Amino acid sequence: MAEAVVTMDGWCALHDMRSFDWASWKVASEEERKKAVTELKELMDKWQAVEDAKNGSHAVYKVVSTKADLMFMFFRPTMEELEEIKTELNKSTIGDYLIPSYSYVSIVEMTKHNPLDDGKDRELSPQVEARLKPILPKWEHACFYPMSRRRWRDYNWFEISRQERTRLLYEHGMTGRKYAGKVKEIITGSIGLDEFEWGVTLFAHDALQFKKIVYEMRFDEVTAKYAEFGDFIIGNYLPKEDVDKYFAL
Ligand code: VOV
Repeated sequence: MAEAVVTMDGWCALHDMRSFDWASWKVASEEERKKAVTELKELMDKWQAVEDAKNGSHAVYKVVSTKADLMFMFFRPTMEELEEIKTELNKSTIGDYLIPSYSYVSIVEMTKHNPLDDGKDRELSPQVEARLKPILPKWEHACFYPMSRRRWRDYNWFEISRQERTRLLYEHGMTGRKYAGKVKEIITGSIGLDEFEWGVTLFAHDALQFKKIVYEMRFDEVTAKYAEFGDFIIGNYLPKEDVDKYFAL
């Protein structure tokens, strides 16, 4: 039997994709629309106050495809807080127009396995802690997708040795490091929480870099042999200052 991975776990994450009911929005009164936008901006202020106190993080992205219109990302210490944020958004006036289209629940994860595999496990340090409780970079573009490792007869990730997994992830990390400053990644684990095994959240200043990194990684042994992917969602950053413009008719 292969040795199980031991993880260090951080904030809980909710990726909440919503389609916007533009048809209803267009026939809503100006007063109603004003109220809805004001309330959303107030919620964004509230989320920002939590982030400023380093008790969580959030970001809102405008989705490019028609899979959704908006992608809300919330990171919080507990699942209770995530559920409360979702319900508060639903109860707000804008919530009447936000139709759930997809969502993903996961927890920020790092393995204890040292990539150098020198026998010493990674310990909880301020650097590790910062990665487990990430403040989302408000970069121009975000890309989210879930993925799993294969459990095929000849390519079963959960059957190979710890040394082999470490070797493969080390190689993966080396490819990732080439994109330092261009792509920032947050890996969240979702085994037992959602349909796939990990959520991959990437940020970039130039969306082309998502294509470049994912393409290059397809040739890494760990991806070529063991990766399965879900749907990709690409978004453009929506800061609070641009909320009025986004909802204006
Ligand atoms: C900026 C790019 C970047 C960098 C630097 C990077 C580095 C690393 C390191 C060092 C480690 C090991 C973590 C640990 O805790 O030991 C990981 C882990 C992981 N990654 Fe990654 N990844 C990147 C980027 C990156 C991308 C683009 C993808 C998706 C494409 C692909 O083809 O997979 C990905 C996936 C993952 C996954 C699913 C895991 C968990 C794997 C598991 O099976 O456990 N990742 N990743």
